[in-house]
Formats: sequence, structure tokens, C-alpha cells
Amino acid sequence: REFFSSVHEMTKVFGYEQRMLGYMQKFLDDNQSKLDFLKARLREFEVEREEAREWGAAYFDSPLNKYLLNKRLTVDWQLVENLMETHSGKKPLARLQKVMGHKLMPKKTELEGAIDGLLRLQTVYRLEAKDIARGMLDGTDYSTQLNSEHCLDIARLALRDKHPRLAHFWSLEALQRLASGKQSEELKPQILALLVEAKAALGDYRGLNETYQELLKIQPASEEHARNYDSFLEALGGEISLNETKAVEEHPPIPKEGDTISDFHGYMLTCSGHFRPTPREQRDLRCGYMDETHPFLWIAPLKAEELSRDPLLILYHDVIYQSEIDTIRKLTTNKLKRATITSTNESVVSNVRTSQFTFLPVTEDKVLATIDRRVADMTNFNMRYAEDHQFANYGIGGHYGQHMDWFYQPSFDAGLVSSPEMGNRIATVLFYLSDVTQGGGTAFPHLRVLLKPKKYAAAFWYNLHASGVGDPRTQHGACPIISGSKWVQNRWIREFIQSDRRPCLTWDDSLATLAEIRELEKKLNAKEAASQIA
Ligand SMILES: O=C(O)CCC(=O)C(=O)O
Ligand SMILES: [Fe+2]
Repeated sequence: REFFSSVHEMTKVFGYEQRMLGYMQKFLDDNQSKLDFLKARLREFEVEREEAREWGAAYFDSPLNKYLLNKRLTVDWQLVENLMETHSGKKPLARLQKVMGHKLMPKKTELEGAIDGLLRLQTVYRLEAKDIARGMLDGTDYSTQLNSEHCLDIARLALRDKHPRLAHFWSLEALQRLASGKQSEELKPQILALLVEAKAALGDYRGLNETYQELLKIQPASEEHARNYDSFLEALGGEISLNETKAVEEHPPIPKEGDTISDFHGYMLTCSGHFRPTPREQRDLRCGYMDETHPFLWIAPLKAEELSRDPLLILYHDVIYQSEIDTIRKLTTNKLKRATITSTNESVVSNVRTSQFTFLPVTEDKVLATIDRRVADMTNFNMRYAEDHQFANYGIGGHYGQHMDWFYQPSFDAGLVSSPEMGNRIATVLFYLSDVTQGGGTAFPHLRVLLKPKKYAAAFWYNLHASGVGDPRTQHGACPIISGSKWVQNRWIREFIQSDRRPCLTWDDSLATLAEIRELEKKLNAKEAASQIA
């Protein structure tokens, strides 16, 4: 189980640490009383010997003294020896070892996971190492300081995981935070060596050369550095000049209008708020009470907020109740498992999706059936053709990269889709069961919409075109959590027997690919621009 993907387990191991502190205290106490006893004995023996010295040779004339010396050298010293030999604090040590071996205790991979999560936050929200190191996360001050060694650890992992920009800045921060003293002397060459590697990866050859000189100055005897430096000079082969400087930025530039970017980049820029809908795109959006889909709603209309018209994306406010959330939390306790993603032919644990989740059938509790009746009222869909209820919890750094909820044909063909007879996922209802302190929004890069989790609200969108073809514009992802914990519930509605339920659309949305849709949009925009000129 991964430590970093769940706040709820962190709370548990945090409690274990409290116990570990108790055992450590007990260990110290036990050893302390042993040491106190030995110290007292030492002093007694010294006093007795001092007295003996004062007597001089006459000391041994007294049978009493002879006895006392013998007693000391046999029984008393034996006691001391025994005591010195026994391992005090054995019991607390054994208990400590037991807690440390608990299956929930984080392992080295979890430590790496925590750093990985931190680097993800840094990448997505474009944070600076120097801010993170002083506990400043996206404008909020957590007043936690990282020391030089922490920064070096992070730099190491950043470089290993192919983030040379971040490795560069974390190394600089590690240098910045070097204290005076022996430990720092040991760290400095390690940091410089890492900085050299980062600069090499970034093509900053002049900077690299300078850092090498510095490194060779403090560790002139290191054959390894000298060898590396030689092979570096050799590799340059005259092709690249040592004067080649490169200004190193901590993050890649924000793309300009019209630049082609990767899907992941689009997801990140939506999470960080760099992609937003334009006022023009928002102009036609409405919000208000909705009472059309079901007569029940005439009595209790839904508060709906349109976030996109095409494709449709609606946020419903206050559609789940605290009592229901309480029941859900009880139902899901101890059932959460690390999330997987579906790769070509199997389900795998992946860093693309760091959360924990579980599925519950609607029959598990009447609360789930109640929720489904509400979803049916909201969406007008027949909830008989829906998957089991999915509940997910994201911890700090937890996220789910950009994806589409609908399945590609190859997934059906490979038998990876549960209940394939119910068809594809025609629509999604995503309930927010918690607020999130910082980060953790749901990003729709193509719509440039960022939904901030709002407890009791639910997002609703159609995944498929009215034709049944998957709509790539519905691509979305869960942004990493900076602080807090996020709970969501997914209702994935399948297309079977819904053909009469989906509202009839007046616009042609049956285009299959994003390229085709963008092409059409371009044409429409050109037409609108032309009509404005005329
Ligand atoms: O948690 C979120 O914000 C989105 C979750 C999601 O997209 C999914 O589980 O498919
Ligand atoms: Fe999704």
C-alpha cells in the first residue's frame, strides 16, 4: 500500500510514531537508571579507595578492611559486570522493532513516492524549489523548512526521473542551505557532482565546466571526478564550445496561442490556471434552477451551473447530503485499494493515477439507491445501466492524469471492459464528497475548465457524441492535491437502452476526432469573423 496516495493511512502511521516515541522514552529511561546506578557505584568505589589511600599500608592490617576489599572485588564488581553486560531497554526495543515492521509503515519506495508527489506538484503548479524548501506552496506558508540533505535527496530523484531542470534548482537550493560543519563538508561534493550532471543534461556546458572546477578544487584527489571530467572534455570533441551558456529556467515556457502541446502539458496548464476559458466562451453559459428533466424537480429544483455547452458540462450544487457522505465513509472504511489504470492488456498500478478507490454495488446500502434516483432525476438516464458506485480518495500529491472515461474499441476487443453488453460510458456524474484545501481540481484541458472540488456538488457530462462516438473533448484529469484530502464518487452511466433518454441535439456533434472538431470550429470562427467584418 502506498503511503503517499492516502492521507487516511498517514494518520494511522503518525499514531504509530507516537507509540515509537513512547518505546524510545522507555528505552532511554531503562538505560538511564542503569547508568545512574553504575555512576553511583563508581563514586562509592572511589570514595572507599580514597579512604584506603589515606590509611596507607596500615589499611591492610585491619581484618575489616581486608574483608571490605575482598567483598568489593568479588561480589560488588561482579554485580557491576553483570549490569554492564545486560542490555537495558530490551523490551521497549523489541516493541519498537515490532511497530517498525508493521505493514503500514512506509518503505523506501514510499519515501520515493512522497518525493515523486512533491516533484509532480512542482511541475504542475510551476513551483520553485526555493519556495518549497522554505515551506511556501503556491502562496500558502506551511513554515516547514527543508535542509540541505533533503534538497539533495529531491535533486537526486529529480535527475533520475528525467527532470534535469528541477534537479538543477534543487541542487542549487541544497548548496544554498549548506550549514557549516563536518556534515556539510561531506555533502558539498555530492551536490556539486549532481549539479554537474544536471547541467550536462541541460546543455549548459560552460556552467558545467565551472562547477567541475569547483568540485575538483574541494576534492582534488578524487580520481573519479578527474576521470569524469576528462571524458566530458573528450565528449565535447570540439563540436560544442565550452563557452556555450544556456540560461536554465526552472520550468518550460508557457506555450503561445497556436503552439502544439502534449496532452499532459494541456492538463498541467489547466490545473495551474494558465488555461482558462475566454470571456467569449463563457458568454452564453447560464446558471440557475433546473426543473425540466423530472417532475420531482418542480418541487425541489436543482441548482445547476453550465460550464460548457458543447460538449455539455454542468455542475450541480448541493446534490448529496452530509448524512449520505457519513454513511459512504463508513461503507468504504478499510475497503480502499491503490488505483490502477488499464494499459494495453492489463490493469496496472501506475504513477499516472495515485489514489485509492473501491467499488460498491448499488445493493450495498439504500443510500446508494437514493443517490441513483437523484442522478436519474438530474440526468434523465436509466440507472439500471450504470456501473457499480466508485469511491476514490486522493492524498497529498495524489492525482489522475488526463484521460477519457469512455472506452476505445480495442479495450472492448481485449475484454477489458466490465459488462460490455451495457455498452460504452455515455455519461459521467462525479460527486465531490469533500472540499480540498489546495489543488485537486478536475481539469478539462480542451474546454480549459478547472473545477474546484466543492463538497456536496456533482459534475455531469456526456462522454459520447449523440452518435455514440467517443468525444475526445471530454478529456479530463484530477489535478494533484497540494494540501488536504479529496473524496469523490463516480457514477458511470452506460449507453444501453438510453437512446430515448438522451436529449435530442440540434447541432451536429457526431464528428469522430478532435482534429475534425477543431477544423469545424475554425471554419465557424472564420465565418463569424467574416460576418463581423461585413
Ligand atoms: O477526481 C477527479 O477529479 C476526476 C476523477 C476521474 O476523472 C475518474 O475517476 O475517472
Ligand atoms: Fe475520469
